[in-house]
Amino acid sequence: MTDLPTPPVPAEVPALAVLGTGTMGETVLAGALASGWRPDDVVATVRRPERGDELTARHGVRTTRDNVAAVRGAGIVVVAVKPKDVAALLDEVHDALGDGTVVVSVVVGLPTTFYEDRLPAGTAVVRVMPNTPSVVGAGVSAVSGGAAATDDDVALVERVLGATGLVVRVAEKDQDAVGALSGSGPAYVFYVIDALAEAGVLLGLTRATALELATATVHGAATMLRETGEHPAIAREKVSSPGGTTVAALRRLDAGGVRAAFLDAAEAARDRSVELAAALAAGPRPGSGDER
Ligand SMILES: NC(=O)C1=CN([C@@H]2O[C@H](COP(=O)(O)OP(=O)(O)OC[C@H]3O[C@@H](n4cnc5c(N)ncnc54)[C@H](OP(=O)(O)O)[C@@H]3O)[C@@H](O)[C@H]2O)C=CC1
Ligand SMILES: O=C(O)[C@@H]1CCC=N1
Repeated sequence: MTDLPTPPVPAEVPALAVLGTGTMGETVLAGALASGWRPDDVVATVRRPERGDELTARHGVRTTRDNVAAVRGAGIVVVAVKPKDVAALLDEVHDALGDGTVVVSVVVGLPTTFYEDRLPAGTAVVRVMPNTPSVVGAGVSAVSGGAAATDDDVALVERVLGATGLVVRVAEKDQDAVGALSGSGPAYVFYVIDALAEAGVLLGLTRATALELATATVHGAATMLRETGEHPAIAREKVSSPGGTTVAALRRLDAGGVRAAFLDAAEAARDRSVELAAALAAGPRPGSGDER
């Protein structure tokens, strides 16, 4: 795990509990530490003690398997378990949540109402869709407040995420689309990098050189768009000389239906997000895949 930037001077911050500290829970935790939370302000829950030891060694935070103990005294509670585990977790911690605690969900699909229906009346819930590049401070997180979340509650969550990269507010109705684009998006880009590297190997480059070139090319292209503000179609045209090599290659991508495949892929992710939430609101059906 790569270190995030040095934290600013810590101000008074509410204690933070991360419930279910796997890939995304650890990312949020590391982001909070980089945003000014001290290790003493943070507790992380795990199912396996060895995972707890790993997190303590890496981040200096307390870890426990006891979700109820973790939420006692926490001003911010981050739910970072898989969708199928959320309902049981909320039942478990329901009575231990303090007044004014902000509950943050990074769980794909589940709307803030899923939490509001299961937690004490008036609980502030903030839905976040982060992505894994947050671990190196290059993430994107989209944030939406639920019915009882105030502007200050949302701003507090934005502060937790501040060191993880770009943080944007979106309407909650857009969160399934955001998940399909930037939440799952790193996987699409890793897929592209892997495929590009494979292409280099096909053309005789060593695997190490091919992967280095592919990764640096994607990084460079994305950085260039961010820094110049240029539209990708214009940037693409500038690479494509008349009668040259790039236009010959792009013709093959068009013939392979690559653009349509990206649209289909995002639609499938969005539909799965909606489907998961609907299934879990009704209770998972064993063997249906809803329990993932
Ligand atoms: N990975 C990603 O790119 C993104 C994930 N998300 C969302 O983040 C959430 C977590 O995903 P991800 O981090 O990938 O999954 P992980 O499996 O890596 O993390 C979930 C963690 O929760 C632990 N856990 C499960 N139940 C409990 C419990 N009752 N008490 C304490 N810990 C528990 C698991 O422990 P154990 O491993 O021992 O079972 C695991 O470490 C999901 O809801 C997902 O939708 C959102 C955006 C991006
Ligand atoms: O695949 C998933 O379900 C999670 C949500 C967004 C990215 N990964």
